[in-house]
Amino acid sequence: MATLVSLPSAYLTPRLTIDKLFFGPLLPISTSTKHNWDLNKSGKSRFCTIKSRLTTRTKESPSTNPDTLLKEPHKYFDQVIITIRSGDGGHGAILTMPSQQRATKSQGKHDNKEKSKKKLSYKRDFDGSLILPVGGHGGDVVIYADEGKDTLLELHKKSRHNAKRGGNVAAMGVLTSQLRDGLAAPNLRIPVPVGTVVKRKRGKLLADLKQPGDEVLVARGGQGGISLIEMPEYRRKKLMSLTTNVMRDESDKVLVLGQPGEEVSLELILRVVADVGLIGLPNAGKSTLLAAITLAKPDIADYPFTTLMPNLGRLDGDPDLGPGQYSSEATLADLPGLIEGAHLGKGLGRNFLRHLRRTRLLVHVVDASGDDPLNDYITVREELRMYNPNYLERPYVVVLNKIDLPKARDKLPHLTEEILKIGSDIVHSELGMSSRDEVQSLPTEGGEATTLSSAISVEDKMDKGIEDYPRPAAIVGVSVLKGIRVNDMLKEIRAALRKCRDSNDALELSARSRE
Ligand SMILES: Nc1nc2c(ncn2[C@@H]2O[C@H](COP(=O)(O)OP(=O)(O)OP(=O)(O)O)[C@@H](O)[C@H]2O)c(=O)[nH]1
Repeated sequence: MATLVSLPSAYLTPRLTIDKLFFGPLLPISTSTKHNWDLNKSGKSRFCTIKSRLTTRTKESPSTNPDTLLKEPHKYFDQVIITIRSGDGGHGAILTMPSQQRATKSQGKHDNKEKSKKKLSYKRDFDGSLILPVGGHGGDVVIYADEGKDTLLELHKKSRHNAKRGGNVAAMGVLTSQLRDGLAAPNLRIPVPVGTVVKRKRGKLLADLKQPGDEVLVARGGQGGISLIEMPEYRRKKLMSLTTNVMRDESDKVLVLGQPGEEVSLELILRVVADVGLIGLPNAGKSTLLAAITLAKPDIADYPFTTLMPNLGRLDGDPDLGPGQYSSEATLADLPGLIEGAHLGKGLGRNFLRHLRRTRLLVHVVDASGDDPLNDYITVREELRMYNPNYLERPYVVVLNKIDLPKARDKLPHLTEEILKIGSDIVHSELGMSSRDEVQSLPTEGGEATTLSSAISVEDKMDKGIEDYPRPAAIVGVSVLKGIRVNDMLKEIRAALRKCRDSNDALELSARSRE
């Protein structure tokens, strides 16, 4: 009688195998609930409960608590640890040749003719050997950059992702010409925001998904098992000349099992990709500015820290450029307000400061109607210096906001003069590292990126004061709320952006010529 391979119980309950791998000895054993799975038909410890799985999951990822996520999304939106598992391969089958049964039942010429006809209908390789069906490939896991995603919050809600397993070879134990390979499982594709860095948890960098559609294969699905033909020993030799997939002894049965998928823990870090970063103290008017010049609809209110997560907006091309205006389009990121001590974790802390990394230009918004706007300006520059002095090298435009208020208007000339006094005439590249280098550098374990050159220079730069860094590319007084001088501000931002692009192009050219 034909037999399907008798698999170890772990393989007959593949989900259970996964659970064993995931949770190992942490699984509490219980016989008290309805949701029991039989672990081992012959073993003594038989049951594991669904409840126990949930308990373990909570321990693994505390941030999945929906209440915490709702209350403090800004702490979780840009970083998450997930566990992914690619699908196991489907199993092959152990088959017998139909002739084996028939040979014992019937003899004679007529039967032999039928046998040879059947033989001809099997799938064969170019060398004439039989092709036997294989188990389906387990699903791969792919992470890709999706423009429709803004944050990593969703992944906190679901931190485990399992691809499906490949289908088994559906065989009744006898080789027939109708046998098909097991179905390959679909790939599991996980969308993340553009700008997500994918790393192994506490390990190496796998990918930096900077462009929409960028993707990385993070776990390959298991291969399907092969099928084997089982034969009485006296007939084995003859069949072996026909096909290599002949079972020699019991140990060959493992070849029929699909390979298990890979399980990997990954750390995903979002680094906002924007040309321009808006910085300033809380309430300076950053979100209002973003709403005034782009279609973005950020929350605006007269209390500090209305902005908890970066908001992105798209600045249209400069109409003065005519058909070439598209080259002057830019993305703006409105970042949460900085306060004194932010680099030490005060206010919303330092985490979101890393979102400046991929900007080319900073727009520093100052509330000119404040009691001491010059001091406010210096505070933010100091915070940047303490966090990462490389940010002070980046070209920037100062926007003195709220000039619709007389208090601000009166201060404007003196304030502009004072700000211009702070800073040197040194050009960015002379400081040892271009902004472009920094944009391209990749994060290390600790979060912030370091390249050899920056690691050396950052320490030196820390000793310098903000007056040693470049002056602003421009200072403009505006009221973004009332639309006063907004066009002048746009002109300055675009001019500064153009300069950044030109210098980056020049850098690229000189790098290429050195190659
Ligand atoms: N009078 C006047 N008020 C303004 C102007 N721009 C912004 N405001 C007001 O200032 C307050 C703060 O504005 P936001 O745009 O939320 O400030 P923000 O810098 O994004 O604040 P955070 O989100 O806390 O970082 C709001 O009440 C705005 O209406 C302006 O040009 N003139």
